[in-house]
Amino acid sequence: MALECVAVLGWGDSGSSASGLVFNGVRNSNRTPRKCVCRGGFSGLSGHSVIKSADNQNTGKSSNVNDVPGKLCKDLISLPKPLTVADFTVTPNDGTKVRISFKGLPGSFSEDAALKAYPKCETVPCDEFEDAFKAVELWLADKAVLPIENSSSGSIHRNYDLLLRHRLHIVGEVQLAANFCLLALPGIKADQLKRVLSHPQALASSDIVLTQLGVARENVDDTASAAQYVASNGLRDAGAVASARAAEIYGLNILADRIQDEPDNITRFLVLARDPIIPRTDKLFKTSIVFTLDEGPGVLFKALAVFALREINLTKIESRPQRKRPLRVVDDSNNGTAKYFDYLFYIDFEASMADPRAQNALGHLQEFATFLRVLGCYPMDATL
Ligand SMILES: O=C(O)C(=O)Cc1ccccc1
Repeated sequence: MALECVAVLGWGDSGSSASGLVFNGVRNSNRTPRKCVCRGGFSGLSGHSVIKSADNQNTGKSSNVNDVPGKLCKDLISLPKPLTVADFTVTPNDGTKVRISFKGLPGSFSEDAALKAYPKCETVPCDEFEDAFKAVELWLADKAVLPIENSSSGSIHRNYDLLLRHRLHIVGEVQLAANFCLLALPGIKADQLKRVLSHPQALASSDIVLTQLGVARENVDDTASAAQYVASNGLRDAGAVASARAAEIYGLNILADRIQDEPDNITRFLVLARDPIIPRTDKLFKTSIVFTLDEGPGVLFKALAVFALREINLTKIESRPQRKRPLRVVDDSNNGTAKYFDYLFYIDFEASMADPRAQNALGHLQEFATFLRVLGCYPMDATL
């Protein structure tokens, strides 16, 4: 099935021009949307997902003049209808028909985040973060929802690295207050548990309750995998820290609710898509960028000043070593040769790219940054 490029307004993702707009998008040339069959399955702890893609077969009953030789086809109702403006309207905000990939099994907090952003979406469970990126790139999903930072354990570095390696755009963010529950098989009491399984972050965030119980902790890929493992293996001595939704899906009982040490354990997720969204100024937007700088005193200070000078608030700064160029050799004739780590800087700031202040700040940064890419400009999530 051929795909052709058409105009959809957005930025170039090369970051070569902070204010330069490019046209980029994809439309299906024969009007038949490519059909993807996405099935979420799982087995054991690893949570295997099955994502299958198949070209759409035209299964609808179609008129065919060859069926009735020599006669005109009278079955006009089944003829394809011309496209109208209604065919081009954007998907409703509740996410009807939108497919969202995420890492984990059904019932995981990442799936909760996807459902918070798009309540009626179809979720596409994936084994790994990278699979969730690829599912969007391969048109098996429309968007991916991935955790990027947590209020108690900090940044999820893997996803910062994947954001750079892949070419998806950040089109939204979701803040989720995770409510950790202690789950076990029906009929099992908390004092019968010898071990508790969960995602490392959920176990660390529930330290007080788990210490009181005196149980061993076992890390698994995601909270829902823990619930699924306890349930499918009929483990009577093991519990899981997971969501109330996971309890329902896997048929477990909730022994204790809200077992997190901090009452508010917030995880911030990013929504990624193949195309950027058009930035606006009528509501609060955030912009995420990544850049590199030359070595030298005060270079980071200078980079941050481009925002401070324009009264643009920064909400996040993260640095990651450049994997492909980990060490920079600086030859100083007086002091010999020094080797430094080379860093990528990720910054989120509170301004829309439609705001001239943001355009000027990035134009300014581009004058001395050795690399600059806009990862996305998206509405801020102010809800919890
Ligand atoms: O394991 C899950 O359910 C996830 O989605 C990852 C996670 C774990 C704990 C808090 C938020 C997200």
